[in-house]
Amino acid sequence: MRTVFKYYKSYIPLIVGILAFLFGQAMCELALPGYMSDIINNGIVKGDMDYIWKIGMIMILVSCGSVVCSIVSSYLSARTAAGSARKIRGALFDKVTDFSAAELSEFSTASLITRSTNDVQMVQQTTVMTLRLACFAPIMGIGAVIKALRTSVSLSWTVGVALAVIVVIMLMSFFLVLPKFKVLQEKLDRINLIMKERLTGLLVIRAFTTEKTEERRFDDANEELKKINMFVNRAMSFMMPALMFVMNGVSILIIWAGAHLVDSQSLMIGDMLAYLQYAMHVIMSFLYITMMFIMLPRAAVSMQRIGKVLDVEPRIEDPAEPKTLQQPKGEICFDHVSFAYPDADEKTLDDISFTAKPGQTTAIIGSTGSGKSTVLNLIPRFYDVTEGAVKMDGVDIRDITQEELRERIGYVPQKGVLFSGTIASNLQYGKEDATCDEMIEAAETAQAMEFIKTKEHGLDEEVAQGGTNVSGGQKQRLSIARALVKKANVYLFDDSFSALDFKTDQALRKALKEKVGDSTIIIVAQRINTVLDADQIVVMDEGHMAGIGTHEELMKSCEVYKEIALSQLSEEELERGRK
Ligand SMILES: Nc1ncnc2c1ncn2[C@@H]1O[C@H](COP(=O)(O)OP(=O)(O)OP(=O)(O)O)[C@@H](O)[C@H]1O
Repeated sequence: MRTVFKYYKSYIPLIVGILAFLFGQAMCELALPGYMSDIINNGIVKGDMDYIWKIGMIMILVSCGSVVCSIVSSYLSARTAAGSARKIRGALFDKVTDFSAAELSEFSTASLITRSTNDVQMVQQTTVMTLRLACFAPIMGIGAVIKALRTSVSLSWTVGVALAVIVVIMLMSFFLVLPKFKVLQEKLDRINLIMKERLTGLLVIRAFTTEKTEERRFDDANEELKKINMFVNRAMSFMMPALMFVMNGVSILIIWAGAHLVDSQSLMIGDMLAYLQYAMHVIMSFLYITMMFIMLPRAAVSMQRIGKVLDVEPRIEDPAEPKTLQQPKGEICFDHVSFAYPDADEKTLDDISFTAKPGQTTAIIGSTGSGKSTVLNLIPRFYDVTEGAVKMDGVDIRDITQEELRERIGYVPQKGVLFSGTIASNLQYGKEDATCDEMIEAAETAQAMEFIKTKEHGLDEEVAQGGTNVSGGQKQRLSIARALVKKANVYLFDDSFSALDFKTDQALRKALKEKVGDSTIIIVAQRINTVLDADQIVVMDEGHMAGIGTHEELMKSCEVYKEIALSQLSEEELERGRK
């Protein structure tokens, strides 16, 4: 919670301003019943028109003052709430962008979206309400009590009765509804989760004709959300009429008791009406305060959910005194590296040691789940090693900043990810100021130019959200081009050629050798064809290194490699492939 409050610090001067205007508004509103009492007692009863005009004009001026104060304080409250909400949303976005894969897996994507939108919205609404009502109500309430007591002490029991009844109603709603608010936000998370899964997996759902099952899954969650919403709304809708009943009841009570006092000439009629208004102010203030007691816990739930994200300390941090790479070349060395995923019982990688040199291609091959992608993910520090060290040019990558490290790396993920925009804007993710020539060169190397040329707008062709309007192979080629635009020292290809046909795969590797041959290239692959020409091949088997060497060396010395090779190609094909 404290984490969220700090985003209000810069709004303290505005909040002081809001309090000043609210005080002005309360003073104006509290003055009005007094003037009304004067008009009745000294003007209407005595038939003094001049007096009525004079006090009437003062009342108009005081009312205008109240309106001005109310408008200014509302404007300032809205500004404070919207501004702080913008800051909180920004902080959430920045925080989540800094999350490593380990922290991302702690929260579901759907929950992170609900927290950044719905929860922030809740906090924003409550901020406005708190600034307007929670600050206004005590000033108004205390002022009205003082004025009411000054007007008539003998009627004060009526307000006492009303307040007691209101407290009972509010407490009942409080304990009934409050626990439901937390559940409400959780159900909203669930709805978002199902909705997101459904939308991203729409084609699979259709292909497996599981629309009905999915609809049922969504309906169940939707029904649960409806039930809680209905419960909360029902409790709330009972509360308002009950409170109106109390207010009307107390008005009758005051008029009834006041009439007796007026009859016995111990109270003037104007004072009775003024008292009625003060009593309404007291009750309304009390209502506002109790309403805040219901709203605040709900906002507190949202604040806690936001705070939980903001309080996460990223596991991957920059060193306090970072080293810099002098003349970086991009040599990557795995020095007895072991790694276990957070919360996993067993190691995924065990004692991995190899060096990938600049100017050479290092391929990593192995069966699915053997740990190839995990090896690759340790290089840009998506995860940190559990034992041993990964070094770049002899420096432990944990001793340099993540920015400097990632600056040197061109990474192509297993699943081609594109962002909505144009082909050019996607390539510029690699280098913000990449020129048209640089983009074309990278696209040519990635064998993407031939299909870009077929597009009506070439590099300016629109890419839909998630790259749904390009094929899997085209997406992979654009992802490769994006990495190449960067002109990095190290290129990491995580099974990035799998969607390419053999001819394109071969042409791409040849172009890579020519264009970025000086860099360190590390390729994770499933296909033996992709790794045949590599300068060294690391063979992974259930998290261990089963062998390292060239294709020829491994065919002689590594059973696991030989098995993979022969399962994909015959001996003659392997021979031919080499030539
Ligand atoms: N985020 C994660 N949390 C926990 N375990 C994981 C995570 N990612 C992968 N693993 C596990 O680590 C092991 C190695 O996974 P990895 O993705 O590195 O294999 P891979 O050789 O690249 O497989 P593939 O060729 O199918 O992509 C697998 O058993 C996998 O279940």
